[in-house]
Parts: sequence; structure tokens; C-alpha cells
Amino acid sequence: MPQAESIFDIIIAGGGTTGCVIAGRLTAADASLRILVVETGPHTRDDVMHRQPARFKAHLHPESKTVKFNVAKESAHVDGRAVVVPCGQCLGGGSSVNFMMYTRAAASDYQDWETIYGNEGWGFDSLLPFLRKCESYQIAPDKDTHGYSGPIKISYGGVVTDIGNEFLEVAAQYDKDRGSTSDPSAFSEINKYARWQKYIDAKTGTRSDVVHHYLYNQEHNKNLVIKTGYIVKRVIFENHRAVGIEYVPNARFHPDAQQETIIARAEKLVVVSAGAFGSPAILERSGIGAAEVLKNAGVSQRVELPGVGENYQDHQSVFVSYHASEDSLTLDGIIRREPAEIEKWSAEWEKNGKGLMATNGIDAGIKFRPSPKELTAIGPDFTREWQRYFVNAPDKPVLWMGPLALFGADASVAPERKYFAMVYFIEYPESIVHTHITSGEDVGAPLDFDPAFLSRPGDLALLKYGYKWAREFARRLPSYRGEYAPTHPAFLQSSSVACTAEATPVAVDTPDLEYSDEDEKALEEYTRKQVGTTWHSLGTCAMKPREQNGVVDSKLNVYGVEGLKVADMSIAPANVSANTYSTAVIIGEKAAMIIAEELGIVGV
Ligand SMILES: Cc1cc2nc3c(=O)[nH]c(=O)nc-3n(C[C@H](O)[C@H](O)[C@H](O)COP(=O)(O)OP(=O)(O)OC[C@H]3O[C@@H](n4cnc5c(N)ncnc54)[C@H](O)[C@@H]3O)c2cc1C
Repeated sequence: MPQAESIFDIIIAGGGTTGCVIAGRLTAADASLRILVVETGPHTRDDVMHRQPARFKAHLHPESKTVKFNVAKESAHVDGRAVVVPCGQCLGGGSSVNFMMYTRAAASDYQDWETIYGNEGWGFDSLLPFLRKCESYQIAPDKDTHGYSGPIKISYGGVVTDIGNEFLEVAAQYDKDRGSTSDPSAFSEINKYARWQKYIDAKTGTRSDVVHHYLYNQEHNKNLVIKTGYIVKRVIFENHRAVGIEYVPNARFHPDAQQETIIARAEKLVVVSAGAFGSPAILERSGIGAAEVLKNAGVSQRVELPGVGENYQDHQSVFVSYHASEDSLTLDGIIRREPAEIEKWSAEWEKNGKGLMATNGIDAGIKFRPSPKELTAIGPDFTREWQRYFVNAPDKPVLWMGPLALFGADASVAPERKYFAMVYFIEYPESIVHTHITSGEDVGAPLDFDPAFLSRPGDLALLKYGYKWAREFARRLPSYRGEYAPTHPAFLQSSSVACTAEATPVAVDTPDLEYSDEDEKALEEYTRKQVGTTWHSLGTCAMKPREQNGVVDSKLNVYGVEGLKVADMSIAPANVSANTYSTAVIIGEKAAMIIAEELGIVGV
């Protein structure tokens, strides 16, 4: 039997990045609005594991309760592996567990949302005010595209590591033509090396998540109700109007609760904001989706909307670990949870918000566009894609590449020493696939999820190039002490490019390594074994015309019903060349404005 109903004006299903922004903005503007936020995961309030930036990797530990591990189908393209794609699962969502890299999309990405996908009000000029509104840019004053009074603080963090500095010094000599920029997220220039910016408050050294900056500061409002540890099962309708939700306790956080359905009613609006995996799942359990998917999951169909759960995209990455000199400043001790390191850096963080606890160790990088020579080196498999997508879009990069001052994979398997990692990810992968429910009743049932990583040869060609290019930087860094072989290709020991476990840096003008056909094969095999998510899932409830498999219109209304919107990264109709937190926040800011206009709320 369902529990007694409670009544709200607006229900937000999912308390992640976009959901917290919407709830926070609306409740701050009109405290009389009765708002319910239902979040699957736990609270994160004042928890050092979320507040201290350097703890970010702990959330990816297999026992983590703050991310959900979405397991894909096994695929031959990735050496028979089942790729795992974690997403945030706590109040604050991805913003509370992410790597805090501050990167903004290309202006043309948002322009495409308007011009190619027909979403009036979502072009770059319309979104720039929201990009300013959400942030306080602590790095430099008076920059046109940045904001200075928003909730989210942007800085370089509490310390800049040697690894980042060395990368920029090497870049200035090794790749003189590209040059550097003081702001890779100003929408003015890409393909230049830069000191990397972070979602960290320079004054306090804390993570700039959404929940502490938009929502917890509104908790005094008794009309704002936040339920954590509850899973939204489905939206409920009267005729074709959404009038509420059904939700159930998440046994992981409420082990003693009776596992019965609770109903909450929404008199004005239901907003689904459960992320690229959660939002399509809620719609499908509510009978909105493709006939075949719903039939297989035992759900009776309400609206035929075949785009639900389709158009799934991510940015595929590879993290390659290198040995670093023992005097390098790296996060390895904190990541390995060494008590002395945690104590030392926590003390400094408590005192002045500085030091290693106040950084993510990602201090430099580049959004890369290839020169004609580099395009030839990447090879013909990518050239077709270059001609189709990039050649006439000069602000779109093909890869991000940069160093991390820490071990790049599961640190528990590596010998205890200092490391750095080189990371490269594809900005617009060609593989675009799906995530669907397999059960209409069991909210814990595995998803039918296939990200199809490396199913397209252009993606493979880019990642192979990324390894070679990043390696040239790595071996030139003064802190370089060799390669941690288990995270490198299995080149033959007789090969001229074989990995070296203990080594010293080469001179900057040393010729680049040359890879034989056999080496190329080892590199392909390696890339298939290593490629993984960049945790940037998006696109599964795409905002585009219904006849083009769209799920929501440009006011975020789900086609075919009333009173129901989706707002989070799932609405992105196409990929963005950036880590996706920035886009998730501005979708929240824009959604709050749309809702305020429709409901006559002022002051958002
Ligand atoms: C490990 C990791 C590292 C990342 N690193 C970076 C980075 O360095 N820089 C950057 O810009 N971006 C980064 N990102 C990406 C960025 O954080 C996300 O794109 C963004 O937070 C997504 O926002 P969202 O609102 O779409 O979804 P989310 O923030 O994931 O929010 C969805 C919320 O809905 C909840 N939910 C799901 N289903 C249900 C349900 N049925 N009922 C109730 N609640 C539900 C989830 O628990 C979650 O809290 C990273 C993400 C992760 C996971």
C-alpha cells in the first residue's frame, strides 16, 4: 500500500548538479514555494570527503556510496571488457564527487544547440549571462565572459604542483608554435597551453559544489523539503498531466525502512533531474519511451518517444602513469590514505585553505587541434571525421591533454612511490549509443547500456595519437623517472619504443619516438584494454524536435505530456568540448529562469 501523500508545488526528482541549482534558485526567489527534492544518495553537508578537493578519487573506490557504477555490456571493441561508467549519487550529484576541472564548452557547441537542433534561447549569446551568473572568477578581475558574484568559485586551488609547471615549461620549448593562454575557458582561443583552472574556492580551499553553494544555504526555508536516500520510481499522471511521483527508500541508506512506495503530489510541476542515466530511466518507468524498450521492461506505454535513452555520449579517456622523482609534490600519499599525509595536509587546509588538500593536482593542459602534419600523423581514419565535423568549426578541439600530479589508476595496486599521469580524452567521440531500463518495477535492475567505446576507427586513431603525443611531454619533464609499465602498451623489449621503468628525463630537443607497425598494434591493443569513461555522460533525453528523436522542447517540456520537464546533462542534444559540470550548472540556471517565467516567480 502506498504511504499517505504529501503535497508540493514543485517536485525535483534527483538532487544532483542541475537539480540543486534549480531548487536553490527557486526557493531563494520565493520562499513560499513548496519544493520537494528527492535524491537517491546521501547528504554531503560539511563532509571533508566532499569539502577537501584532494579527496576526489575516494569517491571512485569500489565500496563508494557516493557514486553509482553503471556497468555496460561486454564489448569486443574494448577487449571484451564491460566498461563501468560511474556517475554522482549523493546530494550535489557529480558536483560533489567530480575532479573539479573548470572547463567551458566551445561557443559553437551552444550555437549548434540553437541553430542545428532548433532550440531558441540556447545559443551562446543567450547562455553567456548564465555562464557569468553562476560563478565568482577569483583568478583575474574584469574579464568579459566571467562572473564575479555567483555562488561557484573558480581559482587555481591551494597550490600549483611542479608537474604542472614543468609541463608548461616543456611545452614552451617543445611546441613553440602553439603558445600559451592565460584563460583556456574565455571562448576566445583554444589549441594553446594553459595553467588549468579549478572549481575550488581560493579563500577556503573547499570544493565549489552546487549543494553547499545553492541548496544548504537555503535549508532554513521550511517549505524546502529534501529527502535523501530515496529512489524516484516513476512520475504519476492524471490524464496526460504529471501530478506527482512515486518513490521508494534506497535500502542502502534506509535499511530498516519498510520497502513501500511513497507518493508525493506536485500541484505545479515535476522536474526530472536524475542525470544522463537516471532521467531516461524514470521516464521509461513512467511509460514514456520506445514501444519495444517499454514492452521488454514490462511497462505499459503512455507516450511513444523513441529518443528516450538514445543519443548517449561521453568523452573517452586514457590515464597513463609515470614514475615521478621522490621530491615531487604529488597527491599519491593522500590518495593512498596515508595517515601522516592526510594529517599534515588537513592541518594546513584547516589553517588557511591552502596546500595539497586544496587541489586536484591538475595544473596544466591543452585543448588540442591538429596541424596538417599532425593530422597526417593521426591518420586517415580520423581525417574523414575532421572534414565532416571540425574543419569549419575553428573553436572545436579534438582532444584534451595534460598531466595529473598523482597515479592515474587504482592506486592500491601500484607500489608506494611518487607518480604522475598523462591524460588525454576525445572531445567529440563518434560513438553515440544508448541506456535503457530492463525492468519497470525493479529500480535496481541493471541497465541495458552500451557506450560502444572505440566502435569507430576515428576515435581509436585519436587516442593512439594521444598516447604518443602525451608520452613525448612526459619523458621531457624534469620530474620524470620512467614508466609504470602496467599502464603502458606491451611494446616488445626489443622495440626502440619499449617502456623503461627507471629513467631520467630526455633533453627537450630529443627527436620524437618512432613507432613500427608492430608497436602500432601493441598501442591499439593497449588502447582497447585501457580506454575508459571521462564521467561526462550526456544526451539521453535530448532537447531537439520530436521528429528528430527529441525528448524535450526548448522549454524543457517532455513531448506528449504536460507539467513535466527534464533538466540535467541528459538534455544536451550534442556533445560539448569540455568537462561537463559547467554545462550542467547553466542548464540549471536556465531551467530555473524558464520555470520562474512560466510560474510568475520573480527574482530568480
Ligand atoms: C567522477 C566524476 C568526475 C568528474 N570530473 C569532472 C570535472 O573535473 N570537471 C567537470 O566539469 N565535470 C566533471 N564531471 C562531470 C560533471 O560532474 C557532471 O557532468 C555533472 O555533475 C552532471 O550533472 P547532472 O545534473 O546532469 O547529473 P548528476 O549531477 O549526476 O545528478 C543526478 C542526480 O540524480 C540522482 N538520481 C538518479 N536517479 C535517481 C532516482 N531514480 N531518484 C532520485 N535520484 C536519482 C543521482 O543520485 C544524482 O545525484 C565528473 C563527473 C564524475 C562522476
